Amino acid sequence: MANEKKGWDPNQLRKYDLNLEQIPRLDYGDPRVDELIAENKPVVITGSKLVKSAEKWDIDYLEQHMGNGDFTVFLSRNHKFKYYDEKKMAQKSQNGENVKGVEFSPPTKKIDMKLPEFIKRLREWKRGDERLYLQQGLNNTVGPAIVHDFVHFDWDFCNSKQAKHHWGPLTSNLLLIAMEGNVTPCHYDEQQNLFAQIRGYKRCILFPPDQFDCLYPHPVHHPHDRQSMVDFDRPDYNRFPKFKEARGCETVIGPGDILYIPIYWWHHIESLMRGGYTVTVNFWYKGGPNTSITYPLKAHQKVAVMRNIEKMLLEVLQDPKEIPPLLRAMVLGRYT
Ligand SMILES: O=C(O)C(=O)C[C@H](CCCc1ccccc1)C(=O)O
Ligand SMILES: [Zn+2]
Repeated sequence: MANEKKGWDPNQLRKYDLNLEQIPRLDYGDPRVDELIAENKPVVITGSKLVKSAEKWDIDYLEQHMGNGDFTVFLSRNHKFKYYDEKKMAQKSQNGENVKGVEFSPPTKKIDMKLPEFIKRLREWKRGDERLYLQQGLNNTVGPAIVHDFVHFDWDFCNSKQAKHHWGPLTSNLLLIAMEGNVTPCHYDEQQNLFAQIRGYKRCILFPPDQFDCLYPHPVHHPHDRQSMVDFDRPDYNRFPKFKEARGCETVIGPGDILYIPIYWWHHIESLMRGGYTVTVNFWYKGGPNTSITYPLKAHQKVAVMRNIEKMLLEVLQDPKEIPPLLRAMVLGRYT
């Protein structure tokens, strides 16, 4: 009985060497929802109508109503779609030539694709083919019916969360259409996120910001800034020994579920294997105004401090290679 109700089976989850608690699932009317959001803790909010107007967004409907604009689609030769910042790819030194040693080969290809072509390739996909992941900001160029559905999201619900928890402005809604089995590897964003699942099931693994030292983010100036260097499929415990100590939480969300992903919380997202394609819309909000700083600093504030130090060091040293020796000279034997 449980499986029929649940809509998925544990054998659809990828296996990782992690011990994970469950993220609480609470009805949208439960007062504990706002208690957890106020503490910047994740919670799955069930029963809301936030994206009810989009519950019919299957690929046939989207093909009909998504207009004929171009959509951003990522292609990957494996199941992972590790995000990279294009602006950080060509690290130019003062006189403009490529800074040596910062050779970076993007793990995915980004292309513009019409929706019918994306859907055709989704339908015809065979093992061994490149995987696709559509990731497109929703704007007024999508078809009128989609705009109509978008306008009929339950904006009171998310506006009230934004106001009650003093979040900044809504910056974007990302439409995500993933193939079954696609993975977005572990990373953090500097935005509050209401992650609204529309079709299919996604497994979300989250870690609090204080696990920074177990998840080994790339350097801030690296294109993979904010992404963990640890390959969850094959963790390299010699390079990343503290990954063994990582303590996270997880959930599987389905149609109508909203996962609150707190700002700076690490998250790994996978579309269940053999679960068909998934459709998600996220709601990214800027973090609220930094209220008066109180001590001791919170973990996410220390992450912001470390980011600022890395940015300042690159600014003054210019060559990224000079940063490690300077930090070692400063800390080893002195602060250890
Ligand atoms: O909503 C979120 O924050 C997610 O991570 C959702 C994730 C795709 C996000 C891709 C991405 C990652 C970093 C910067 C810009 C875009 C998924 O659902 O696969
Ligand atoms: Zn994210």
